[in-house]
Amino acid sequence: MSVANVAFGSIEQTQRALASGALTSVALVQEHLDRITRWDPQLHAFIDVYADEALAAAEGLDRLRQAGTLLGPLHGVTVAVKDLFDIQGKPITGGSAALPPRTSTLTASAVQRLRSAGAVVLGKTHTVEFAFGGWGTNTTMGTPWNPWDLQTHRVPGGSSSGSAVAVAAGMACAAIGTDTGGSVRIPAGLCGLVGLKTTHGLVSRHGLLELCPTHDTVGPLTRSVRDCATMLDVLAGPDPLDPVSRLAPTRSVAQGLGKDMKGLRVWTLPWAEREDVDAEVLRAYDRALDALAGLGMLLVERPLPHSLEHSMRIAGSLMSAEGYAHLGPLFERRELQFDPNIQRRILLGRDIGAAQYIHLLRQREQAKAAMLEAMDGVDVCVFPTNAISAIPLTEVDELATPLSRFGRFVNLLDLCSVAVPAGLSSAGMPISVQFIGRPFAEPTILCAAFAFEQATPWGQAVPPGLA
Ligand SMILES: NC(=O)CC[C@H](N)C(=O)O
Repeated sequence: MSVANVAFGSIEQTQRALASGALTSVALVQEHLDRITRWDPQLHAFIDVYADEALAAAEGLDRLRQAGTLLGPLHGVTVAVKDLFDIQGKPITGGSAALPPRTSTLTASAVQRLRSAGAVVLGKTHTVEFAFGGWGTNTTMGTPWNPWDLQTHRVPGGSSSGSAVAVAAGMACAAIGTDTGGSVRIPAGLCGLVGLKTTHGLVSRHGLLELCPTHDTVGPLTRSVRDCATMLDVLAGPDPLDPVSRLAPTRSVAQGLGKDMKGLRVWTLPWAEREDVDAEVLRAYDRALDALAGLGMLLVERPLPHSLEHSMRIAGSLMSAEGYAHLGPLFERRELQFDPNIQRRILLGRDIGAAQYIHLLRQREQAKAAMLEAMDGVDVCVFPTNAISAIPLTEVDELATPLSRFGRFVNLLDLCSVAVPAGLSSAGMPISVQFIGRPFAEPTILCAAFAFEQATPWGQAVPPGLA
């Protein structure tokens, strides 16, 4: 493995290099730490780096490997963790500068699972304040740079902004984030990565700062679909500490990849929903559909039972209502310094009363049932991930939510979805499509996404200037 390949290696490639003895975990960790030192002052992905602990863990993992013991599929690889997860003994901010950080007294189950599978946690990554936003902006803690443009500060997408930037810039092998209305898929899409929104309850949320508990999910950001499946195999599973934890698929998703996808029925974006989608995104999307047809998949177009706009509104209100329920008392303290955009979104929840909230939940149940019925006869939906590619920070309109358009409805309808690279814009910014499936259809969407990734060149792309 060359040096650039070490930094940008997939988990799969890294495991091969570690197994052959061409690479040690200590060398891998050192390489990522060096790159964090070199690039993070500009890119601003990490809020905290655990250099000494990571090196010590890597040393131990190398020794275990030499003795013939492997903890799991992540043995010796590096991961970054969104600063929304507790890690015992570490400060946690949730992307908020309003109060001094508290020190976590427990470790989130997801982080525990990564460690048990052999992962080395490099550090915590920046997030939108309490994860309530899709641009990736944070006026009090700073906004990470999208690594695909080193000249102009472009949005990374959010809210798992730092997690995406860390992986995309070759500063970690993989990362975890949370997706309540697109927050894993949006930054994965804007930064050229694979990002998975898991079915609610599939991955434990114990030890996670919540935003909207009926919609919050945990998911990986990776360089490849196979890595994503590997991370899912590690993360998924029932957890008595998460009350909504549900049964995971019993077989390995990673081992199921590579099936022939001929005949898979793909629901494509209805014409009515193409409005306001960037022309370059649509061109890449149509090319992606051609590639799927070339793989023998069957494209079907049908109207959505409810418009994406309808889902956006319900999901947005639920996020504000549930966010206000537990964050309201904090955000009402006007003497504290919040990101004003997040404060506005949270305080919208103050005026949503119990009757309206219950009505929203009912509308959600109706929309879920209608979507499942409408999916009869199709296996997956393939839609764009983001309506636009990454724009300069100076052009952001915080009142507009183009990045939530294709994000939120998936959470509202309790589906699962994986975002996969699908092209580059004329400015060289990544474009992405998402494969959406029924609840717990992760094996199906990842198989379809894997076939697409293998048939197209986009998964290989690395930000120029960073290699
Ligand atoms: N945490 C999230 O997923 C929220 C971000 C999302 N784009 C929204 O505001 O709808």
